[in-house]
Amino acid sequence: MYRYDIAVIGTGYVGLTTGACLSSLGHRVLCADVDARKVEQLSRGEVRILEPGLAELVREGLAAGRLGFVLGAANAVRDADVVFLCVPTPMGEGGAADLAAVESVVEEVRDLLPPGCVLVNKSTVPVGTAERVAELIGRPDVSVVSNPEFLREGSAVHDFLNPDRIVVGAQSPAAAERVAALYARLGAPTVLTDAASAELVKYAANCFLATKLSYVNAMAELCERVGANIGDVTEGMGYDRRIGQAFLQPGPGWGGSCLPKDTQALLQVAESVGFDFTLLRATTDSNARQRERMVDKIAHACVGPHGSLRGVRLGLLGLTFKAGTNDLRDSPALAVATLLREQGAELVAYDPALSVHQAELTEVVRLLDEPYAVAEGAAGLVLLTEWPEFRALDWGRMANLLAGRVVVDTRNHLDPDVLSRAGLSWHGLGNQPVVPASSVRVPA
Ligand SMILES: NC(=O)c1ccc[n+]([C@@H]2O[C@H](COP(=O)([O-])OP(=O)(O)OC[C@H]3O[C@@H](n4cnc5c(N)ncnc54)[C@H](O)[C@@H]3O)[C@@H](O)[C@H]2O)c1
Ligand SMILES: O=c1ccn([C@@H]2O[C@H](COP(=O)(O)OP(=O)(O)O[C@H]3O[C@H](CO)[C@@H](O)[C@H](O)[C@H]3O)[C@@H](O)[C@H]2O)c(=O)[nH]1
Repeated sequence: MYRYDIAVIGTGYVGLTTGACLSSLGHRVLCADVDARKVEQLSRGEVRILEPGLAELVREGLAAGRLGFVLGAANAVRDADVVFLCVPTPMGEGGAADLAAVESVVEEVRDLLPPGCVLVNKSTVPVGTAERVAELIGRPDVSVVSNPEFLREGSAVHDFLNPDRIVVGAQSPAAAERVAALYARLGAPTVLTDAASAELVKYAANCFLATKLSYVNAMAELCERVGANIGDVTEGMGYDRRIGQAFLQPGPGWGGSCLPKDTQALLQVAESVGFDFTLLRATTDSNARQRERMVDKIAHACVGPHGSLRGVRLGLLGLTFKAGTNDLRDSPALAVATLLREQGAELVAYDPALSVHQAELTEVVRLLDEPYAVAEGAAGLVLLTEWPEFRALDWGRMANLLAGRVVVDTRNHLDPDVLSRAGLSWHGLGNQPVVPASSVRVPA
């Protein structure tokens, strides 16, 4: 296999994973970031994001001399055959993707790219960005390729090395094939297409996943009203291979650094061409309502239909946007906590991936360093993130510490029978509350 010299710009979830994995496949990779502290830490093999296997790959790459970190894109690209852009594309004004970081890197490296170099966009960007980047570069010898990334946080390395598919789009088929060749060893189905289609695949996939989740969350609400059980309904749906069992778990709303911004960005793309994407709008509206519905459910379970949350102490289990990550970006758990706080609840929380010193959270919750402390004196417990260790808690001990007898499980993650035996009532999603036989029935 030909060993490419690769530059990766941006060393976040996508860039660091791309750099470390490509180096593990035998390429020489130089990664750049604007964050000097991050570059220093990574150069010492210190990885601050929680991703299984990533720190090991970074250290292996550093030790083998196949992976390096430098400050600033300009210092990474001079010898590169292929340059990957992995910089943020956050939600900008009106919901559209903010391309400032992409454009600033392009400006920075435009005149430094070696002749014949391929510039690959891995960031999630709206249709037309490859064309715009090619114009900005203004060099016919440099090809621009769109190669969206589909990894999930918490399993980034696994997903990168075992992709369901590779999507590569470009005006020049030769440039697209050069990029596809980098992944040849992974043996994944590869879609070679034009740049606009490749760019749209990414949004189409994320927005479909978001729609699937909003549908499931709505179905869970319907289950509660008609007396059905969402677990059985989704299991029954999921055996249909056209639907599948994955991504059918109801929750407090979908979040994270991607689905919320990508749904908004696609709505903007649609609007810009005069297409009223009502289905996708319903998906995002339904997700906003889901967070409010969780607050109503929690209030109902903990203080009854007419009670106020003002001054009520609640213990929260989990704050990250899903289990397996320490990422808080657009976390539904944090959104629900914020709404509870706005209603005057006194919140304490435990999350295995967060440090009690996480300063950005102090306005909303007081972080404690173990789960039992969260139960102490609380009117109710609310599980917001599905960390496996919450299942293994000593629920008898939790029950003794709690002032109230209520657990609201917004992920259907806990075993209602275990809680029931501990004398706790369990309020899940898309089913009826499970109340211990001996206790007075709390309002449903
Ligand atoms: N996080 C995911 O799971 C995921 C998955 C697929 C695609 N994406 C997309 O990939 C892109 C990157 O996402 P991320 O989660 O890795 O972001 P991130 O915020 O974790 O990392 C981005 C990195 O880029 C650096 N950066 C910013 N401007 C720079 C510049 N001018 N030069 C060099 N470095 C710069 C930042 O300092 C940061 O380290 C986004 O478009 C995102 O939508 C993310
Ligand atoms: O059955 C499910 C599955 C997920 N979620 C929630 O949905 C959100 C997103 O989860 P997930 O997709 O696992 O997170 P990300 O790591 O943000 O990954 C998504 O966003 C990435 C960035 O674009 C894409 O690369 C991935 O393919 C896409 O799954 C989280 O709040 C989850 O808790 C549920 O509520 N129920």
